[in-house]
Amino acid sequence: MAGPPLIIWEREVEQLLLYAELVPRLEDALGKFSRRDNAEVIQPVRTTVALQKHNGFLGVMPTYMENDGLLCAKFVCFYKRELGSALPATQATVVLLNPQYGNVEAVMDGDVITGMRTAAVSAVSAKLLMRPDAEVLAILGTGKQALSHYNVFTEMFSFKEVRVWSHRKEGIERFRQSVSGPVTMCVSVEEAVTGADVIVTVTRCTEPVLFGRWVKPGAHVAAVGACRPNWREVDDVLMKEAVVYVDSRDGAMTESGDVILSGVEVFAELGDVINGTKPAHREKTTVFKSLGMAVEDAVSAKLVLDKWKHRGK
Ligand SMILES: NC(=O)C1=CN([C@@H]2O[C@H](COP(=O)(O)OP(=O)(O)OC[C@H]3O[C@@H](n4cnc5c(N)ncnc54)[C@H](O)[C@@H]3O)[C@@H](O)[C@H]2O)C=CC1
Ligand SMILES: O=C(O)C1=NCCCC1
Repeated sequence: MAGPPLIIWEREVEQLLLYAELVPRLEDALGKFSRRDNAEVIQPVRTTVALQKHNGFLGVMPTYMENDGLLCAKFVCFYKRELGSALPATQATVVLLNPQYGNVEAVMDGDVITGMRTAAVSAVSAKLLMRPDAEVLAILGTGKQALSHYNVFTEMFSFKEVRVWSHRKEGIERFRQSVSGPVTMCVSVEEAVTGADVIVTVTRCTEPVLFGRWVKPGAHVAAVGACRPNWREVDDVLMKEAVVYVDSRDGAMTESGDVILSGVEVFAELGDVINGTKPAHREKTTVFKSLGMAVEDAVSAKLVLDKWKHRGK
């Protein structure tokens, strides 16, 4: 008889997860996902249940990675919050199961995992798709994802300037106080993105906030918000000008308003670039449309569990 599951919560996950260890595991998982080998990865498109009364959704994200012995599911609620609402945009829990017996081995806070793995995958997209001489990073939004993106992008790259925009002045001030490095505070999106080499969109908006006419040719955009088929974060001009990469083609064609409503063709998955089966068009304007994948949560949770088991040793 298996014992009760381990419960590993936010502070411990925060202490155990490091980008330097997470990034290579995520690259490996993205590559495996894109090979479409059932022994490596089974990951259906996330199931979403509308929480109509609360203007939100429950997303259920299972995956089985046979060769890695990983069976995992994340439960993530995400909401269309009122402008200025202090309630979180997402809340997540990750469950790791034993694939042979089916018992739950660990239940983990999923908020830190979601923040870190999403930002780390965006950083992988930038590593593969931004121009090698990139100097200016612009982040649109100042919430949880903005913070994790700032942390991993400044850890992995040496930008000369990081600009930040939020629709609220207090948001930018709070953000500036929570990061350890310098930021340029911008009063408009146009000011933040003009001339930027890399742009990260991490807002809760459901209408375009980033317009192609402001984006420098050859820039790389990691578009992280707008994860519903009728939500937008970037406009048609940008989507049509850019070479579009995604984490999962099926996910993007089901969930991304920016992909579906602009009618663009997805060029490749990030995993295809990692596997060397599709080129990285660094010289062109590129958009990486991120929706989030269960394999990212699974390898992150496994890393947390392994480190938890070996803590203090
Ligand atoms: N692609 C992925 O894997 C994931 C995507 N997300 C999405 O990323 C986005 C950001 O998530 P969090 O940072 O956790 O949210 P958050 O609530 O912590 O921050 C959201 C930011 O958007 C700003 N904002 C809110 N409404 C806005 C509007 N109408 N126009 C412009 N800015 C607005 C807020 O001021 C705040 O700066 C959400 O859309 C969320 O659903 C979250 C997790 C994973
Ligand atoms: O992958 C995730 O986790 C999420 N993706 C889209 C919206 C909220 C959480």
